[in-house]
Amino acid sequence: MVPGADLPPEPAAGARMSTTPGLIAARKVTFAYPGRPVLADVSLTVSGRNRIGLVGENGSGKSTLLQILAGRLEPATGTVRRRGTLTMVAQELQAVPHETLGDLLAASMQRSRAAQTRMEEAAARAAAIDAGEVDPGGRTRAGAMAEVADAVAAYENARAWDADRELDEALTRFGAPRDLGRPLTEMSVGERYRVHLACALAERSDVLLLDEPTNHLDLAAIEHLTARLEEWPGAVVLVTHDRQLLDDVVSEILDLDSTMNGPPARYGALHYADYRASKDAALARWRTRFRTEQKRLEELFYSRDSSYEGLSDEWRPPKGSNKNRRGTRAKQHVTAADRQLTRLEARAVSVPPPPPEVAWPHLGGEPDGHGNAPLLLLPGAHVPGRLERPDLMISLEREDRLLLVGPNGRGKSTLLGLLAQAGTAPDVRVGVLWQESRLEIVGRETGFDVATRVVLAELARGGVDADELVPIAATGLLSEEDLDRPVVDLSVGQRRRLDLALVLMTAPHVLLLDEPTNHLAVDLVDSMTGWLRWVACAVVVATHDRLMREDYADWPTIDLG
Ligand SMILES: Nc1ncnc2c1ncn2[C@@H]1O[C@H](COP(=O)(O)OP(=O)(O)OP(=O)(O)O)[C@@H](O)[C@H]1O
Repeated sequence: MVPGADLPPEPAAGARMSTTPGLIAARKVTFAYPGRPVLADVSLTVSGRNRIGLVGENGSGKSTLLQILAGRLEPATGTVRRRGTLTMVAQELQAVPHETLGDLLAASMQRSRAAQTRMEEAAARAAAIDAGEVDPGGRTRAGAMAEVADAVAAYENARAWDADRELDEALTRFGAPRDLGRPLTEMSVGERYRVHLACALAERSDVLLLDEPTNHLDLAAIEHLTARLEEWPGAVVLVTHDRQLLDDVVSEILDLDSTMNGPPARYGALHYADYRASKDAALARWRTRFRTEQKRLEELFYSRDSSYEGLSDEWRPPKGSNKNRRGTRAKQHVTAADRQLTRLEARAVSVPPPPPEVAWPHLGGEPDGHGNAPLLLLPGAHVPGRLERPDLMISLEREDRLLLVGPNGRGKSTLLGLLAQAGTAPDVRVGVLWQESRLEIVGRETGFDVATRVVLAELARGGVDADELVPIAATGLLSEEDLDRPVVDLSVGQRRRLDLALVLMTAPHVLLLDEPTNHLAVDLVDSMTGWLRWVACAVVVATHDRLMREDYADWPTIDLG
């Protein structure tokens, strides 16, 4: 990523593009959804073997920028130039009705098949010329051989000879479905994502744009993806909450969050920890500057008010006092107060307010009259066809911790489902963050509307007293402005934050979190990881997130592998 770097000249019309390196150059890109500015003046150049991580708060515009780079969205202002081949796997994938897995795989193999056909045809033409035939296109032998060389280079570049094996291996390693006749609409979100990701790797484009690629992968699959991205011959632009993936793969980070000076910040950090430290230091500086400025403003207001007070005192001097002196003093006060005001106005815009911090709630109350009984008790797990672990005995008390790990398909979510029902008394409140949202959104309901609906249902059920509720805006997971927007307009991560806020709102005694880091911004993941250590309720986390697992390596762990 080279800010402001000059691009090589565009290839002339009709020039061959198959062997040029992938390259995207976005200049001063601005974008807004109706009533919602998202990107302002963002510039980014992707070339060669760049490994760029895009990070930023949920809703900061990462997916939007990726779509613009891919040409799926047009910027309102600014330009995007693209060369070479490009593949993008979006965060949410819609399935076309009736499209089967076979259709998708065939489409993704099209480029390598075309490269093979082109090479075979070029070779056949050259052979015909060698055999003394007249070429119908009027090619000379040298021209035909040049075409062969180009076609072979394109074939090699796309590793077309290896595409089938590559696709097969990726499908296997990602645990993707293999039934070619199966419609994509009948697959789970995770299955569909894994298929698309496997296809993207097999396509071998010059530029790979990936939006949250690890969300639906287990540990073995993440390791395969990491290895493939490390050796990827082209460029990769990655939106991810997976801090270890950032650490392993990217060498540059573009953070779309606003900074004290306005524009997004670039970090050449080689390690996630370096980025974290730089950003935390920048945020701390921002907060300190803002506090100092606020204090100065207060002082200025105070002295301005004093000036005006002095002015009004002078304005009404006692009868018979010196009129000339009275006029001079009044003028001085007006001038001083005006000067203060000008300084105030100049300073008012100098330091924008820093982003708010999440206010994680203090959970961990006891259900009434519960005594010493555990909050949850699960003596053995038996769900035919999904989970057979009669040996498991899970008993959870206040402040207990439990980590669930194991490959996809081994029943982690099923076990969480059983735990959600395993409260030892009706007034044990169990809050569950499911891997995929189970919220049913009606029309253009806002976050506040949904929160009200959830609270009323809980109160009617008698599950929680009004004074125990955590006000949804107080968590800081979503701003009041975003809580007031239709949920359907929120970004995927903002919807995930809403899911989490709704869970916290009812002050659960037990928190069950299924892949809690998925879709969240890395800043929030870091802050949540710390909070889950100290919060006083019982916590169960099922996760493939490698850094989170490292952080909780001291927790009791159930491995379903
Ligand atoms: N169709 C839409 N209509 C209105 N606003 C939208 C629409 N799609 C996205 N937005 C808003 O644009 C902003 C940027 O969304 P985008 O999905 O690009 O963010 P993001 O950084 O990728 O978020 P996340 O980390 O949550 O995936 C968000 O505030 C979102 O609410």
